[in-house]
Amino acid sequence: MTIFNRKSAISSEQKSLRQVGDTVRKRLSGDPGAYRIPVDGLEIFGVADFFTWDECARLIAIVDSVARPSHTYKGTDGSGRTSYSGDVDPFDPFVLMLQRRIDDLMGIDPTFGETIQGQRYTPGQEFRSHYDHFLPSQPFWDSEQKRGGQRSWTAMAYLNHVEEGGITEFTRLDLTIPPQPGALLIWNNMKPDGSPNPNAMHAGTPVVHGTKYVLTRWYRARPWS
Ligand SMILES: O=C(O)CCC(=O)C(=O)O
Ligand SMILES: [Fe+2]
Repeated sequence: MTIFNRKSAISSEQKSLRQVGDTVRKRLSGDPGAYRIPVDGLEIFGVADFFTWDECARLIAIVDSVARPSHTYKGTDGSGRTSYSGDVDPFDPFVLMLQRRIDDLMGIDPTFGETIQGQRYTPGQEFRSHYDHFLPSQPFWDSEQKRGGQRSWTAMAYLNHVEEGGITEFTRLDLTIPPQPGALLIWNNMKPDGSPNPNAMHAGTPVVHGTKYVLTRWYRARPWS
């Protein structure tokens, strides 16, 4: 019985992840501002100048005000991420305005999105190779099932120029993306069929010179709480 329930829960979630995948793919493919990065085995898009210089400057100040030493995920593994991070205030009208812009670009119901997280890396800091999506072997898998389930798409904005290092690297693909101020990078952590995509593994390589600021919005299979 337990096995049956678990199986059926997973397959309905996969269906929902497939639908979210279809919606966003259709939406971005029809948007002349969204560029599909030509790489096999991962759905990934870039939008240049998604945020203005002024918006980036304001967002950097916001990240500075919320950034604390990162835990990879609720403190379960402190080894992966050495940057400082924090949730931005989801009720701040400026943040809400930008969040609506991201949600509208994606075409995902805003309730599926987690609170936007800001992140700051100084020299030597990095986010080692990881998945944004969850694995059934992780201790928080069951509790996350009740909070919107699996993560689908990631939308990540670069807020500034980094003098050296701090590139985003998709470690299983020959794909590296250097920070570009105001640009939004969007990828599907699932395959088009709604199952986890191993090719979505990525890292933020160590910053060598300068400081790197990013914002991340993760979306779920169902409304997040
Ligand atoms: O900083 C980066 O380039 C990657 C950040 C990241 O992987 C994340 O926020 O999930
Ligand atoms: Fe990530």
